[in-house]
Amino acid sequence: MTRTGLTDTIAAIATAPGSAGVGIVRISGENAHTIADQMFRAGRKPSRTPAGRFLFGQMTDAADDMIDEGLCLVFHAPHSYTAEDVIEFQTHGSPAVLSRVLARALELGARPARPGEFTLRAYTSGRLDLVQAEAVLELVNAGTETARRQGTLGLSGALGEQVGHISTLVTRTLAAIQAMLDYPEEGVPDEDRAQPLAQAEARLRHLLDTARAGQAATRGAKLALIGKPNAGKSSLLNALLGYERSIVTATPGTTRDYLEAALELAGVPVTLVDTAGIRDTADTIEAAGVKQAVHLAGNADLVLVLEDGSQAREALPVELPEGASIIRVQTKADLPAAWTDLRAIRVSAVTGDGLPELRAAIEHTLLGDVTRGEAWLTTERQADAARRALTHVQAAQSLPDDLAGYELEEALRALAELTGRDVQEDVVDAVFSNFCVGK
Ligand SMILES: Nc1nc2c(c(=O)[nH]1)N(C=O)[C@@H](CNc1ccc(C(=O)N[C@@H](CCC(=O)O)C(=O)O)cc1)CN2
Ligand SMILES: Nc1nc2c(ncn2[C@@H]2O[C@H](COP(=O)(O)OP(=O)(O)OP(=O)(O)O)[C@@H](O)[C@H]2O)c(=O)[nH]1
Ligand SMILES: [Mg+2]
Repeated sequence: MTRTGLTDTIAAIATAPGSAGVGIVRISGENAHTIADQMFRAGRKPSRTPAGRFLFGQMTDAADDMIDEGLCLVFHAPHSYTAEDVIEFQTHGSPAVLSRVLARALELGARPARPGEFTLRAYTSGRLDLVQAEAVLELVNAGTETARRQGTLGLSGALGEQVGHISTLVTRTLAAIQAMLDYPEEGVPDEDRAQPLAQAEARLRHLLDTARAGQAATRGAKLALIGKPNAGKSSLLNALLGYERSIVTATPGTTRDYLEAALELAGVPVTLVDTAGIRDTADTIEAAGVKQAVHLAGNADLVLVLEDGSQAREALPVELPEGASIIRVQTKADLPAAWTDLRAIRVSAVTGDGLPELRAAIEHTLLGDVTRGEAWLTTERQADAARRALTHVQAAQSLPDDLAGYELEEALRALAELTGRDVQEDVVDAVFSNFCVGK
């Protein structure tokens, strides 16, 4: 790689700001070992320590006074996180100690690492692909169990493998088409072209489903409860939460302002939004609440449309946002039903009947046919590349051979971008700019 400044030696505090039991200063690059030799006093020199060993000793300053007592881990290129020579000082974890140890390394010629620069070096050296680097970021930031699991799956290379399968299918078709163009008299059986492409398309579609799930899992999802006054929205919100968050009364128009509550469903952080019952009203306060409810439905990832199952059905006096994901809920299932609609899930907030079915439907809408054990696309960058690959694969299927070949080459390029094998420098910079210093 010809990126500037990649062989110089970088240093940073790798542990979180603040006090902790232990803190780590990490140094990577060609001078890492000589810097360590000058600032670590122990039985032997770090540069002469075999791979996989650590030394116990003292970090020292320019006057050879002790800064702290601690451990020095020695990694030899290419067997390290960055694939360069790496030194780690594990110190007592106070900001005072860590900043002095870092300052000493800088004094001896290291420069401060930029955000994500250690992982950038792992990527540049080929030890990690871009998807794996993004997975490292996910693991560092993982706030939920799902995010953690997806981080490990991404890091394991499972996603890269999936993308590799798709590339193979496209490459195989491209080869068949090229043979056809070169030796038209031989002819290429149609299934050599159509089948792999159909498979590639199906796999890409599935990957894009995982992207939706991934986004839901990392960003969370907003779920609005909408319906006429007294439909049972606040009661259902409370039933889903398992505690009394929202006020419930027999008076229609009880909920006026909207109200949010957090809940985790299938590993997805969900924000439930209770809203004012929608009806035409002369009350200005209530009317404002109704307007807000319609607006909230438009911004939600999923809208639960509630209708009182014990009362005659009546259309809502507003249009629901087009294209929004909707689940229809027939409430008050413990009372005699006044109507039937097979598309609606019957639920009782009083007895809890239908709640498991409703939860399952919500999970299915949020996650699709995606399973939790498979690797998902977890960033918008990945999803964008997969979307472009899909567009080209689709286009190729309805074009004559010479033009189809061009589309397939474009598809392969998009797939290579996905894993980071063929990617613009600004895209790489954008990925690593999200990291913290020391990672
Ligand atoms: N102290 C410490 N803990 C850490 C890290 C670290 O850099 N330092 N990591 C980082 O952020 C993560 C672990 N990731 C790592 C990945 C590869 C190598 C490494 O040295 N790989 C070599 C040698 C492997 C071996 O000896 O078997 C290699 O791949 O060749 C180190 C850490 C999490 N925990
Ligand atoms: N039997 C029965 N009654 C219910 C059920 N859910 C709600 N109710 C009753 O229906 C009435 C209205 O319930 P809410 O949950 O306040 O309805 P809402 O849709 O939030 O109403 P607004 O806030 O006025 O828009 C209350 O008297 C509830 O006790 C249910 O599952 N079964
Ligand atoms: Mg209410």
